[in-house]
Amino acid sequence: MPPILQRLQQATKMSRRKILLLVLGCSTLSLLIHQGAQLSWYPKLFPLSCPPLQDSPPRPKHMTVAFLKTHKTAGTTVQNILFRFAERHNLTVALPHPSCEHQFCYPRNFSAHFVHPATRPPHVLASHLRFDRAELQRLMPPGTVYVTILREPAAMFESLFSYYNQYCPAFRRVPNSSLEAFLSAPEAYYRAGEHFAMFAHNTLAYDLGGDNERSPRDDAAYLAGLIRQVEEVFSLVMIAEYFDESLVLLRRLLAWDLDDVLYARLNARAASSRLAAIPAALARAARAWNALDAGLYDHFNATFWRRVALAGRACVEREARELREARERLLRRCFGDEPVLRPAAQIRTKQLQPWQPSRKVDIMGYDLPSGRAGPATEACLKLAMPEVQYSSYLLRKQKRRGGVRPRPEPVLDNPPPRPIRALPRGH
Ligand SMILES: Nc1ncnc2c1ncn2[C@@H]1O[C@H](COP(=O)(O)OS(=O)(=O)O)[C@@H](OP(=O)(O)O)[C@H]1O
Repeated sequence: MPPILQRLQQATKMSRRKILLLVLGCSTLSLLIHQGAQLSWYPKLFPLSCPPLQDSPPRPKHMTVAFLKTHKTAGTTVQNILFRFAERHNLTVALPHPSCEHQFCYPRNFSAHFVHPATRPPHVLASHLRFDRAELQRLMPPGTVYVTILREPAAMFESLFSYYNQYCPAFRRVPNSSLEAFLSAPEAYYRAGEHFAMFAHNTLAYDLGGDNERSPRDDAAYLAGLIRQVEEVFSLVMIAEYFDESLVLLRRLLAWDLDDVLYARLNARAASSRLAAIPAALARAARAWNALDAGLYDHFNATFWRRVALAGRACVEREARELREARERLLRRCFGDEPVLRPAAQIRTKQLQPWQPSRKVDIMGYDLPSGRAGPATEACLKLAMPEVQYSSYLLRKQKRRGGVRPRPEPVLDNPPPRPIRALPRGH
């Protein structure tokens, strides 16, 4: 034993074993202190890039956002978040000219001419359109942040097949409205170029401005090019399956508060209108038929998780949990102790009745408890307001703001909802 340790042993009357343990403990502690920055478990558990919410850097909130609302991807819920944010901050929302209905003349390529003049120049845009980079950049102010959302293609296709069953000719030709029948021989039912064909084939690629008839099997370079174009423009591609995590990334990107991204789930089908689970073979067939969408989804799902890792996974999960808790509190405050999604027939508040695409599909919504009035009610009403009513309300409000009668817009006397899309029933 070295003399210094012998002296220590005499002075403290410690056993040789205890002294060795003490030395070992001291050297481990010293190693941790000096090497701490290089130890990989510490930063992973407590990522330095993710300070607690109240310590977020005081960056001003970003006010100009263009959200490409893709179809059947939870886009209505994101749109509602953006509409409410715009109202709270007195921002202008680009809205379609009434001749385009509640979307920017989809499925035509977007043109700035589709935007109602009373809603220009806009800060926020969030209604359905087919993406056209140059036209959007002509409309939106410089510095606009572009965001979109994708959904797993098999789940998305099942939703499209059900929702647009009466409108999309390719779906209407299928006996017994059978998704299995369609996916077992899609070419037998599908005609490229006919009206609303894009709802039956690579809808994501179409909405993003791509050519939905291209196949990555024959032309891998086309998919790579489309991905590159999306990456050049969109600062964030959200993923519907990880909706709360997506909102955490969104609010961080825009320097918004967590409260700014609280939401009620909108445009959801009833359990009776959907497949409880998509069998694996059906999911494979849906992905094979929509191979371009599958390629887009797989790429952006991977980049999404890289973004989450960069922000610090534990941090994103913590914020997502806080968001879920705050959201549950808000839903209870607005819609009663047990807030439930209900079919339109059970919703008494006209402004909250969602549009129904056909008698075969039930789209659910929330209702306000009876006897509610006051400013909190208005906030709750907006939280659950379907796209059609909210777009009409905002258009009337913004027309008034720029026009002759600048009085507050009554939110509780909207006209009855009109169909959400300009879908000719006879087709
Ligand atoms: N928060 C959240 N998380 C996950 N999924 C959600 C969320 N909000 C809505 N949804 C589901 O999104 C589907 C509706 O999508 P959209 O609103 O984009 O449809 S539309 O194109 O505007 O008609 C619809 O899917 P289906 O029910 O499968 O049809 C909704 O249930």
